[in-house]
Amino acid sequence: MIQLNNVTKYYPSSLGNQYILKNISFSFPENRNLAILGANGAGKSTLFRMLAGSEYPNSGTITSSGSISWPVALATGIHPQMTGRENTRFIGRVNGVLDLEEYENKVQKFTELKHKYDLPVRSYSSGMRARLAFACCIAIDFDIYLIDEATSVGDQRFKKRAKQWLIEKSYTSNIIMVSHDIKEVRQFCDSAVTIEAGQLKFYEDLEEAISIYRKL
Ligand SMILES: Nc1ncnc2c1ncn2[C@@H]1O[C@H](COP(=O)(O)OP(=O)(O)OP(=O)(O)O)[C@@H](O)[C@H]1O
Repeated sequence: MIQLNNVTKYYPSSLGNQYILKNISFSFPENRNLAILGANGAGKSTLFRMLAGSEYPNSGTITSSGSISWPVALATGIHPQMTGRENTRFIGRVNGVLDLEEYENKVQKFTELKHKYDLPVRSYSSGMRARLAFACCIAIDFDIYLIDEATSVGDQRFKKRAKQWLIEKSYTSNIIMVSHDIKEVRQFCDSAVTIEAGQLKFYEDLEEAISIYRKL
């Protein structure tokens, strides 16, 4: 379970501190595939970055009893001088993967890089790089997958496969998703958390949350 404990998050600006969350305590319910919904500028991406650990609250803490992926489409952290295989092995080690050989093979298969898997990433196209980063993420069994750009990875064919893999993951693990694409949200999520005026609210019924979101 992800727990926000007295979390305050703001960005300083010439207009004064712009608060996203002010002293919020909130439990993300377990065993749900959650959409984070809210109007433009409500703070969805900021909340998402805090869940991913790439940004910190100004005060308070965020804890989780399960493992959380990095955002599945995030391609930073791939080293250009290393091969696809070497990058995979490194990411596997950092994330405590026990059977590195099995993990490497899985990633190679997912990416369809074939022999290029053993070439330095600097020689890859941006789509190939994105496929590698995506495969490195979903080949690890996380408890929760963070999805913000599910359909942005690689070419049309890979996008379709990536989506299918993520839908399959949503049956065995859980996902937290930020997207304005309601069709996509419906494909992945069963419940939602709305963010509005610095408050978080859980909706068990996704459709109820969507109708609130549309009014925001
Ligand atoms: N790095 C930053 N520095 C300053 N202000 C920021 C920063 N990132 C976000 N903000 C501000 O914080 C608020 C929330 O931004 P955020 O991107 O989290 O909203 P969002 O709900 O994801 O919006 P959208 O639906 O438009 O993507 C906005 O007012 C934005 O201008």
